[in-house]
Amino acid sequence: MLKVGFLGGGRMGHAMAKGFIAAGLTKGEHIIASCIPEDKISVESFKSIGATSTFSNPQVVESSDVVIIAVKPTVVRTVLNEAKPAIKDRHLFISVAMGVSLKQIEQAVPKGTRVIRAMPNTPALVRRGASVFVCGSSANESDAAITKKLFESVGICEQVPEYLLDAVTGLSGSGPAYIYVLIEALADGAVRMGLPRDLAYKLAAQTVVGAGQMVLDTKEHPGQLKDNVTSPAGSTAAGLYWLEKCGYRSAVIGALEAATNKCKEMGKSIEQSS
Ligand SMILES: NC(=O)C1=CN([C@@H]2O[C@H](COP(=O)(O)OP(=O)(O)OC[C@H]3O[C@@H](n4cnc5c(N)ncnc54)[C@H](OP(=O)(O)O)[C@@H]3O)[C@@H](O)[C@H]2O)C=CC1
Ligand SMILES: O=C(O)[C@@H]1CCC=N1
Repeated sequence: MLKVGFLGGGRMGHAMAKGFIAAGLTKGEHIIASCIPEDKISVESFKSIGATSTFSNPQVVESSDVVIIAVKPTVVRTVLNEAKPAIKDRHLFISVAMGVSLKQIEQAVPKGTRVIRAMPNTPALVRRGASVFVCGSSANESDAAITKKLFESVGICEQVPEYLLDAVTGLSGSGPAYIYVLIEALADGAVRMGLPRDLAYKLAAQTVVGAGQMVLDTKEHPGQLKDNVTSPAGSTAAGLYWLEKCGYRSAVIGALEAATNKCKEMGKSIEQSS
């Protein structure tokens, strides 16, 4: 079974670990994550899935074949410096850190280390993730295949060129947060109109799931699917008019631009501090 280590056992690391176990790709006993000792939530989250947590980044590398870099972008270099003496030829490194380029990661590990940069999202926890990845200069076809297998076990996964990574981060990496705000707002509106809150969350969440599944399964244009819901002089047209009046589309488009730009800024600031 695959031995997977997480440098950084936070929220994204835990979501992937739990998803990989649920998919049967590995078991808790083959997973190890590094956590800050005071970070009891992270330690407990890995314990709850039968995995080991440690305070030592080199120990994570020593115990694993695939090492997932899941610390915040600003600590990637520090963590790799600590882990470097433990890196051997067998290791495949997969970084999920926002904005950190393949070049920046490859500079921090021994020459020839096989590195992949990926962008997953937290719904990997329930195996409904959306991920992309790009291979580094030493990664081979078998590394790409392992990465695809890992991420496809917890959702969909596409191989893309690296220049798309920041925009992907703005879309599917950050996207769950935009959708949670939408679900909250839908429920708040429904409660305002008299629905009990539990029912409102349930209906709002299932509506998001159902609409997304319609786009994936029917392959129809989202505009056509929208038209199919919108009866002449009906309630949906009234709701859509209000959304457009409040700048719904431009708010979403602007959010993607802001998130993408933040990734680019992060990459630049890491470059400048090296
Ligand atoms: N959350 C998400 O939806 C997504 C996140 N990502 C990427 O995943 C990475 C992690 O994000 P996320 O899980 O949200 O962040 P978290 O802060 O939840 O996780 C990072 C973890 O690393 C720990 N950590 C900090 N310093 C060290 C260290 N020196 N050695 C070992 N562990 C350390 C943190 O501990 P402490 O909290 O005590 O500092 C924390 O538990 C980021 O690079 C992010 O860009 C990518 C896609 C989606
Ligand atoms: O907010 C962040 O920086 C990370 C990257 C994508 C999702 N969460």
